[in-house]
Amino acid sequence: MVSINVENVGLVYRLRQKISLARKTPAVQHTGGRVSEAGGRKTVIALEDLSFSLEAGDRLGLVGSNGAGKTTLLKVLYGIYEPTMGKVEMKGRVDALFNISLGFRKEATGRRNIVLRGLINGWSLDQINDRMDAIIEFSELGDFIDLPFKTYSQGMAARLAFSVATSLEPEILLMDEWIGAGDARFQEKAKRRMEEIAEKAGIIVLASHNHGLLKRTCNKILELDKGRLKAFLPVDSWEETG
Ligand SMILES: Nc1ncnc2c1ncn2[C@@H]1O[C@H](COP(=O)(O)OP(=O)(O)OP(=O)(O)O)[C@@H](O)[C@H]1O
Repeated sequence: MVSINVENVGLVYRLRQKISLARKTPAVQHTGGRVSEAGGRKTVIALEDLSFSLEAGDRLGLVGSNGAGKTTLLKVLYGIYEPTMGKVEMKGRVDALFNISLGFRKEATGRRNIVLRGLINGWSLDQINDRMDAIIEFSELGDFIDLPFKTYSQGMAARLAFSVATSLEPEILLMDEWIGAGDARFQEKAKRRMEEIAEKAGIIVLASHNHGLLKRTCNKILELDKGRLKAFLPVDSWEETG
């Protein structure tokens, strides 16, 4: 059974430079984690004592101001960073969409990029060809599918990235803000596809500043404030207070 369990997780970025923090910044800090200095080294506490769990069917919206720790948390869940403290248990096949153009060849066509992404994900050429038409249809890129990726607008790139990633039948899908790059109609389609993934006993975690998108797409909200958990609640309760 697919699940995510995060227990007392902390993540500290240790910087190489030795910079003095002797002078206090006068302005009130609304963004970022907490900067501190230990042994002459600067560190940023990006996540602190974070605990929550998700089960099959959950679509979690991650919110918080700039630098609150959303991307860091996604990277910890994906296994890019080991938590400095606590533990993360992920049960299920994890796919991530952090950056639209990540893994796409700029000079290759959309169609060729679908093949390359499929191969990277371990599909056979037959499996890729079987899914090709459905992926292209979902992306609605039409004739652009045979033009180089570099000719795509941000939203078009987002459409292709989303169509491919969600066709990989992920059990856990981690996504950063960029999904908002799609237009309203595509977002509606994307929402339905995310519901389908969640209905097939999957989990989706989506970080965004677009509260409308999260309210339409998610069933739970986790709010971070300077790396700490501020709220973890059903989206309906957040709609009342958020
Ligand atoms: N590679 C890094 N080295 C040092 N500090 C980092 C690094 N990446 C992020 N941080 C710091 O960690 C904290 C959390 O950053 P993160 O990118 O997770 O925030 P976020 O909530 O995704 O922000 P945004 O909404 O602006 O995308 C910030 O204080 C940021 O400065």
